Amino acid sequence: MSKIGLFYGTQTGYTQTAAEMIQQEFGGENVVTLYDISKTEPSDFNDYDYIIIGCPTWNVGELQDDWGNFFDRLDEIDFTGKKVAYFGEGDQVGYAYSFQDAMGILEEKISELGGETVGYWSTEGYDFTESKAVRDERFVGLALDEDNQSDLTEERIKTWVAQLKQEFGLQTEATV
Ligand SMILES: Cc1cc2nc3c(=O)[nH]c(=O)nc-3n(C[C@H](O)[C@H](O)[C@H](O)COP(=O)(O)O)c2cc1C
Repeated sequence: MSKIGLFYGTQTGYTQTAAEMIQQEFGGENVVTLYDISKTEPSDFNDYDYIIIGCPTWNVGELQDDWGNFFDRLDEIDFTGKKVAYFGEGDQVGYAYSFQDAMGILEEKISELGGETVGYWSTEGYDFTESKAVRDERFVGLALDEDNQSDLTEERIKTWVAQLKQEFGLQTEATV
Protein backbone atom coordinates (compact mmCIF):
# COMPACT_ATOMS: atom_id res chain seq x y z
CA MET A 1 0.00 0.00 0.00
CA SER A 2 1.40 3.38 -0.97
CA LYS A 3 1.64 6.20 1.57
CA ILE A 4 -0.05 8.85 -0.55
CA GLY A 5 -3.34 8.83 -2.45
CA LEU A 6 -3.56 11.32 -5.32
CA PHE A 7 -7.13 12.01 -6.47
CA TYR A 8 -7.55 13.93 -9.73
CA GLY A 9 -10.12 14.86 -12.34
CA THR A 10 -9.42 16.04 -15.88
CA GLN A 11 -11.29 17.15 -18.96
CA THR A 12 -8.53 17.41 -21.58
CA GLY A 13 -5.72 15.46 -19.91
CA TYR A 14 -3.40 18.11 -18.49
CA THR A 15 -4.21 17.41 -14.86
CA GLN A 16 -3.65 13.70 -15.40
CA THR A 17 -0.24 14.38 -16.96
CA ALA A 18 0.68 16.59 -14.00
CA ALA A 19 -0.54 13.87 -11.61
CA GLU A 20 1.75 11.34 -13.29
CA MET A 21 4.69 13.76 -13.07
CA ILE A 22 4.02 14.29 -9.35
CA GLN A 23 3.86 10.52 -8.83
CA GLN A 24 7.20 10.07 -10.61
CA GLU A 25 8.81 12.85 -8.61
CA PHE A 26 7.77 11.19 -5.35
CA GLY A 27 9.33 7.92 -6.50
CA GLY A 28 6.58 6.12 -8.42
CA GLU A 29 3.55 3.99 -7.68
CA ASN A 30 5.02 2.47 -4.52
CA VAL A 31 4.76 5.93 -2.95
CA VAL A 32 1.77 7.52 -4.71
CA THR A 33 -1.37 5.79 -6.00
CA LEU A 34 -3.41 7.69 -8.61
CA TYR A 35 -7.21 7.75 -8.51
CA ASP A 36 -9.37 9.18 -11.30
CA ILE A 37 -12.16 10.83 -9.30
CA SER A 38 -14.77 9.64 -11.82
CA LYS A 39 -13.99 6.06 -10.72
CA THR A 40 -13.46 6.69 -7.01
CA GLU A 41 -15.56 5.86 -3.95
CA PRO A 42 -15.39 7.98 -0.78
CA SER A 43 -14.11 4.92 1.10
CA ASP A 44 -10.95 4.99 -1.11
CA PHE A 45 -9.82 8.05 0.87
CA ASN A 46 -9.86 6.12 4.16
CA ASP A 47 -6.63 4.30 3.30
CA TYR A 48 -4.51 7.47 3.35
CA ASP A 49 -3.23 9.97 5.91
CA TYR A 50 -1.49 11.88 3.09
CA ILE A 51 -3.70 13.04 0.26
CA ILE A 52 -3.13 15.08 -2.90
CA ILE A 53 -6.09 16.62 -4.73
CA GLY A 54 -5.79 17.69 -8.39
CA CYS A 55 -8.51 19.70 -10.12
CA PRO A 56 -8.53 22.11 -13.09
CA THR A 57 -10.96 25.03 -13.18
CA TRP A 58 -13.59 24.88 -15.91
CA ASN A 59 -16.53 26.93 -17.20
CA VAL A 60 -15.38 30.16 -15.57
CA GLY A 61 -14.79 29.40 -11.92
CA GLU A 62 -16.28 25.89 -11.74
CA LEU A 63 -14.94 22.51 -10.68
CA GLN A 64 -14.04 20.05 -13.43
CA ASP A 65 -17.18 17.96 -14.14
CA ASP A 66 -16.17 14.74 -12.34
CA TRP A 67 -15.15 16.71 -9.24
CA GLY A 68 -18.46 18.56 -9.50
CA ASN A 69 -20.29 15.23 -9.43
CA PHE A 70 -18.22 13.98 -6.49
CA PHE A 71 -18.37 17.20 -4.45
CA ASP A 72 -21.36 16.33 -2.22
CA ARG A 73 -19.88 12.89 -1.51
CA LEU A 74 -16.89 14.54 0.17
CA ASP A 75 -19.23 14.87 3.17
CA GLU A 76 -19.01 11.08 3.59
CA ILE A 77 -15.25 11.30 4.25
CA ASP A 78 -13.65 12.08 7.61
CA PHE A 79 -10.58 14.16 6.85
CA THR A 80 -9.62 14.59 10.50
CA GLY A 81 -5.91 13.90 10.99
CA LYS A 82 -5.23 13.84 7.25
CA LYS A 83 -2.73 16.16 5.57
CA VAL A 84 -4.08 17.35 2.25
CA ALA A 85 -2.21 19.10 -0.60
CA TYR A 86 -3.81 20.62 -3.69
CA PHE A 87 -2.78 21.33 -7.27
CA GLY A 88 -4.73 22.77 -10.16
CA GLU A 89 -4.52 23.55 -13.84
CA GLY A 90 -5.82 26.89 -15.06
CA ASP A 91 -5.41 29.72 -17.56
CA GLN A 92 -4.35 33.00 -15.94
CA VAL A 93 -4.66 34.99 -19.19
CA GLY A 94 -7.98 33.70 -20.52
CA TYR A 95 -9.63 33.49 -17.08
CA ALA A 96 -7.84 36.13 -15.02
CA TYR A 97 -10.88 36.69 -12.77
CA SER A 98 -11.34 33.04 -11.82
CA PHE A 99 -7.81 31.67 -12.07
CA GLN A 100 -7.57 28.34 -10.22
CA ASP A 101 -10.90 28.83 -8.43
CA ALA A 102 -11.51 25.07 -8.30
CA MET A 103 -8.47 24.51 -6.11
CA GLY A 104 -9.81 27.09 -3.63
CA ILE A 105 -13.34 25.63 -3.64
CA LEU A 106 -12.05 22.13 -2.84
CA GLU A 107 -9.60 23.36 -0.21
CA GLU A 108 -12.30 25.30 1.60
CA LYS A 109 -14.65 22.30 1.65
CA ILE A 110 -12.07 19.71 2.71
CA SER A 111 -10.70 22.00 5.43
CA GLU A 112 -14.24 22.28 6.84
CA LEU A 113 -14.29 18.48 6.92
CA GLY A 114 -11.13 18.42 9.04
CA GLY A 115 -8.30 18.24 6.50
CA GLU A 116 -5.04 20.02 7.30
CA THR A 117 -3.81 21.94 4.26
CA VAL A 118 -0.15 21.63 3.30
CA GLY A 119 1.71 22.68 0.16
CA TYR A 120 0.95 26.41 0.02
CA TRP A 121 2.55 28.11 -2.98
CA SER A 122 3.68 31.67 -3.74
CA THR A 123 1.73 33.80 -6.23
CA GLU A 124 4.97 35.29 -7.52
CA GLY A 125 5.51 34.68 -11.23
CA TYR A 126 1.79 34.65 -12.06
CA ASP A 127 -0.27 37.48 -13.56
CA PHE A 128 -3.99 37.31 -12.79
CA THR A 129 -6.68 39.48 -11.17
CA GLU A 130 -8.78 37.28 -8.87
CA SER A 131 -8.68 33.74 -7.52
CA LYS A 132 -10.62 31.80 -4.91
CA ALA A 133 -7.44 29.76 -4.46
CA VAL A 134 -5.54 32.64 -2.81
CA ARG A 135 -5.56 32.94 0.99
CA ASP A 136 -3.24 35.27 2.88
CA GLU A 137 -1.57 36.19 -0.43
CA ARG A 138 -0.59 32.60 -1.18
CA PHE A 139 -2.15 29.91 -3.33
CA VAL A 140 -3.60 27.08 -1.25
CA GLY A 141 -1.67 24.71 -3.51
CA LEU A 142 0.39 24.37 -6.67
CA ALA A 143 -0.99 26.46 -9.54
CA LEU A 144 -0.06 25.09 -12.98
CA ASP A 145 -0.86 26.81 -16.27
CA GLU A 146 -0.26 24.72 -19.38
CA ASP A 147 -1.93 27.36 -21.58
CA ASN A 148 0.62 30.10 -20.80
CA GLN A 149 3.51 28.72 -18.74
CA SER A 150 3.97 25.09 -19.73
CA ASP A 151 7.74 25.61 -19.73
CA LEU A 152 7.60 26.12 -15.95
CA THR A 153 5.54 23.04 -15.07
CA GLU A 154 8.35 20.55 -14.61
CA GLU A 155 10.40 22.83 -12.36
CA ARG A 156 7.35 23.87 -10.33
CA ILE A 157 6.45 20.23 -9.73
CA LYS A 158 9.99 19.37 -8.64
CA THR A 159 10.09 22.25 -6.16
CA TRP A 160 6.61 21.58 -4.81
CA VAL A 161 7.18 17.83 -4.33
CA ALA A 162 10.42 18.54 -2.42
CA GLN A 163 8.41 20.91 -0.18
CA LEU A 164 5.65 18.32 0.27
CA LYS A 165 8.07 15.57 1.24
CA GLN A 166 9.05 17.79 4.17
CA GLU A 167 5.53 18.90 5.05
CA PHE A 168 4.18 15.35 4.91
CA GLY A 169 7.15 14.36 7.06
CA LEU A 170 8.19 11.60 4.66
CA GLN A 171 11.61 12.87 3.61
CA THR A 172 13.58 10.50 5.79
CA GLU A 173 11.86 7.34 4.56
CA ALA A 174 13.84 5.08 2.29
CA THR A 175 10.99 4.75 -0.19
CA VAL A 176 10.78 8.49 -0.85
C1 LIG B 1 -14.49 26.87 -21.41
C2 LIG B 1 -13.29 26.94 -20.51
C3 LIG B 1 -13.39 27.55 -19.27
C4 LIG B 1 -12.27 27.66 -18.42
N1 LIG B 1 -12.39 28.33 -17.23
C5 LIG B 1 -11.27 28.52 -16.48
C6 LIG B 1 -11.33 29.31 -15.29
O1 LIG B 1 -12.37 29.85 -14.89
N2 LIG B 1 -10.19 29.47 -14.56
C7 LIG B 1 -9.00 28.92 -14.94
O2 LIG B 1 -8.00 29.11 -14.24
N3 LIG B 1 -8.91 28.16 -16.08
C8 LIG B 1 -10.01 27.96 -16.85
N4 LIG B 1 -9.91 27.22 -18.00
C9 LIG B 1 -8.62 26.65 -18.41
C10 LIG B 1 -8.44 25.17 -18.02
O3 LIG B 1 -8.44 25.00 -16.64
C11 LIG B 1 -7.11 24.69 -18.58
O4 LIG B 1 -7.20 24.60 -19.98
C12 LIG B 1 -6.62 23.37 -18.01
O5 LIG B 1 -5.31 23.11 -18.46
C13 LIG B 1 -7.51 22.18 -18.34
O6 LIG B 1 -7.07 21.06 -17.59
P1 LIG B 1 -7.49 19.56 -17.95
O7 LIG B 1 -6.85 19.22 -19.30
O8 LIG B 1 -6.94 18.70 -16.88
O9 LIG B 1 -8.98 19.46 -18.02
C14 LIG B 1 -11.03 27.11 -18.84
C15 LIG B 1 -10.95 26.48 -20.10
C16 LIG B 1 -12.04 26.41 -20.93
C17 LIG B 1 -11.88 25.78 -22.29
